Amino acid sequence: MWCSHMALRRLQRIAVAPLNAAGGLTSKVQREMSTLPRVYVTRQIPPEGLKILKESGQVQFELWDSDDPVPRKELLQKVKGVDGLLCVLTEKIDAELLDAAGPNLKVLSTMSVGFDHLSLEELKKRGIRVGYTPDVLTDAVAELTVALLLTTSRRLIEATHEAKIGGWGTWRTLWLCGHELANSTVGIFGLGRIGVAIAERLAPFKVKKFIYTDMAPRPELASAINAEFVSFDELAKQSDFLAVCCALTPETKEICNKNLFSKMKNTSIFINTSRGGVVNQEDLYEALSTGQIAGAGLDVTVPEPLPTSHPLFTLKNCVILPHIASASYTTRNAMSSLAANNLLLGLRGQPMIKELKL
Ligand SMILES: O=C(O)C(=O)CO
Repeated sequence: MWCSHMALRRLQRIAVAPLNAAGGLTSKVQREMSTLPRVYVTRQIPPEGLKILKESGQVQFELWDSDDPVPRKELLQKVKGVDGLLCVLTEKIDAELLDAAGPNLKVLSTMSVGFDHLSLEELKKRGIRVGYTPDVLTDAVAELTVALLLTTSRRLIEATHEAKIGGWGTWRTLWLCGHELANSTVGIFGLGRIGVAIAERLAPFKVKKFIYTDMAPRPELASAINAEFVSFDELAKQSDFLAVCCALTPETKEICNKNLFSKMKNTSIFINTSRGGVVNQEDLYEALSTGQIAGAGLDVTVPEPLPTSHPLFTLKNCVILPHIASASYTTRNAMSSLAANNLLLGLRGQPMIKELKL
């Protein structure tokens, strides 16, 4: 199915391809284009990735040209017969979708580091290769996590609100007091690149100790931040700030529940920038509303968007962001470029820059 190097060079010139008398592409060029692999892109992606796809001359692609998700019914139609699919994290890639796509589908590229929206088993069964976008978003996510942690622990949302609504009276000794990082113990649940990057950024705030837990100790990563491996229970008990950085898997689903919260200090701050599914939100509400823990900062929830009527929105000690950890222009463009390049490499049968081992 893949075209020769010569054909490829010709196709890369399609932008300046000869036009027929009616101003359309000549039938030769049309024929060449129709032999190119077909790709469906499920969302408007940032310009750098789009440019790579357009200028590659290697694929004919259709794009769901919207900032909102493609309706499922439409998606099931659009993927019929495609060779490649570029998706974002809101698309559930499961057996139904893969069946709808059919046997041509060889490559899936997701513009995300998380892959809990993909049924890896179904992809593996069908021999579909999968690209994803780790590393390029580490800095942006770590930065936002620190911002969310400070916003939550120093009660910035409450403070700006009070200032705006006239709640700012005289300077008061304990008004709007929060918790500081200096001399604290910071716990990381799930130590990967992002956890390390968060700790690196927090260290200059004079954190006393970093601790972490994971499936197993990760000495190379931990040594970079001088973090001690502890049990899940110890993580809960010792952390003044607990940052969740793990992937959502069957093992981590709702692992942050009353068992965890009941062991935490009532001065502790809980931060989640991974996936909402790792938290039992009813238990978190209980822990926050009864003062079991001091506060929570969430960039991710279940569902997304979280309905405005959700009880968590009623709590002053819960800061909720709309899943923006990776939302910087640089990072989102880097994610879209990487997703586009993964897709093109996969379709050429070459190793992707970042490929999931299935
Ligand atoms: O890439 C991901 O998995 C995200 O959650 C985007 O921030």
